[in-house]
Amino acid sequence: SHQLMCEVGTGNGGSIGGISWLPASLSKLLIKGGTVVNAHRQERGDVYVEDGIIVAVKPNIKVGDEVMVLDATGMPGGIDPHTHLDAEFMGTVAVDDFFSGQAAALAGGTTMHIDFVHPVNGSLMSGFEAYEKKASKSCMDYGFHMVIRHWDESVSKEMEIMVKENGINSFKFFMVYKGTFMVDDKVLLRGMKRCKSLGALAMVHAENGDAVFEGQKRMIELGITVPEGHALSRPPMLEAEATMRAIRLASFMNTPLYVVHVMCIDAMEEIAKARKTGEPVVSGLVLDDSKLWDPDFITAAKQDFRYVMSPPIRESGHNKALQAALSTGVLHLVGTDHCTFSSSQKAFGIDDFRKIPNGVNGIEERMHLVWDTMVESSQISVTDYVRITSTECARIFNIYPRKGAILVGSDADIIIFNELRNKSKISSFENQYEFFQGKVEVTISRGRIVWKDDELKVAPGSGKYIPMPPFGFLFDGIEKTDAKLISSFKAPVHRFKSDV
Ligand SMILES: NC(=O)NCCC(=O)O
Ligand SMILES: [Zn+2]
Repeated sequence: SHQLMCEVGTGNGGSIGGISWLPASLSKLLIKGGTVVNAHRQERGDVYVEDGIIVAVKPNIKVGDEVMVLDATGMPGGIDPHTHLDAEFMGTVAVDDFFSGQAAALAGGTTMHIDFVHPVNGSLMSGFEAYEKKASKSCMDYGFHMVIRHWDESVSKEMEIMVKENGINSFKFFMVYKGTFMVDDKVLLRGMKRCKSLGALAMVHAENGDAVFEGQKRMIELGITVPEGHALSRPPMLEAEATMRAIRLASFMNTPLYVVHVMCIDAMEEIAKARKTGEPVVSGLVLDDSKLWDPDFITAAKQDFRYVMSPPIRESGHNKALQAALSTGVLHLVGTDHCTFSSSQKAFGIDDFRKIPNGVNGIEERMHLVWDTMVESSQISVTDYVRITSTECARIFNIYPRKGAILVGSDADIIIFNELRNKSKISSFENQYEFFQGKVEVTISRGRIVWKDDELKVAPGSGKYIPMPPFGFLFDGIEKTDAKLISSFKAPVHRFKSDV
């Protein structure tokens, strides 16, 4: 059992929007008597933390009385690579903001997330500033990806500023949401080329937007306005087509590619062939579309809307295949795409599924769901669990080993995992709560105990922006393969003019 021996508090607590917190414990901290679990190995040992940084990892560390001591096994806090907090989307704004969403994350053992900044009036800088404002109430560390929605010289210039001055090393392209976010292949190619030159990772939401638009029209013409029309209008083949196209285009440009929310076997198999990076999300790993077809209207009306995200949650079988792909390393890390709407927002689509704001939850549940689905079922080891929930994300986005590891010099983002407690009332994963096998008992962020005894111990504003430098490991060797490609052209052929 894990004992909390003593605690030192600072400052005052408070409450915002029904979420209350106690002061964070800021002091020297020793986690002792347990196992230290990292992606590269687990070992018996203690972890000693000062000023938020891990200063020693070894057995039998001795400390004085002033040090807070936790008797426990620790692993790195989770990093969620894919969230949409306070996001403006489909004519409304997601209900979880940078405080409520992060509070949920900390309660679930996630200590950092990466959110998506959208440009404002075409300007990346204005978008960045708007998100700085949204994130000013943060209580957890966070980074930003940037969405590219159109192409011109100023976007190209601002991408450079984002990378060199604003700590962004990834740009996302939506291949769907025709009329709002969607970009065509021309923009995608130019964006990929620019990403490559800046050492930034190109990311795609891969669905064929023109075909989805047609699929939606077809449903409406058939009189299918109900939520299952959402899934029927955008089948796996459209996700697979866009995934394949993005992969081929990235290979043509010889630049890395990260495919967000891989939801079906067909798309996963494209990634398997191509050795690009694939991110499943907990909804796709754990759920299936059965709720979308519930014959009971009340259940349907309540549940369906909650299950509406894009790409859609697929029929049973896809989830198991995605789990298998994760366990064999075909897919690499798990996100959530946390993008939550209230029941009344979801009800915008009561007469037309196209108006249901797309998105599901997961930021609080991710660590537990992955534990239960992958570790408890013996599909992966505990070290693999750390890799796919934390370390791989830190490596891909080039903040390892500051984040994603319990190593000397790393930020002390550590969780103590035991059995689950959950308080959410609305969730896509509702039916599973009482069956969770694990629980995040204590969450430590930069050396502070921020979640313990079901209490949040952080104030808004205490979260830190984590800049992410360009040219992460996915860029290793690219110049060589570029040079090899160019030399393989055997062109231009040096011809001479023959005498006539
Ligand atoms: N996925 C989804 O349905 N909502 C969030 C926006 C996006 O990632 O496409
Ligand atoms: Zn998406």
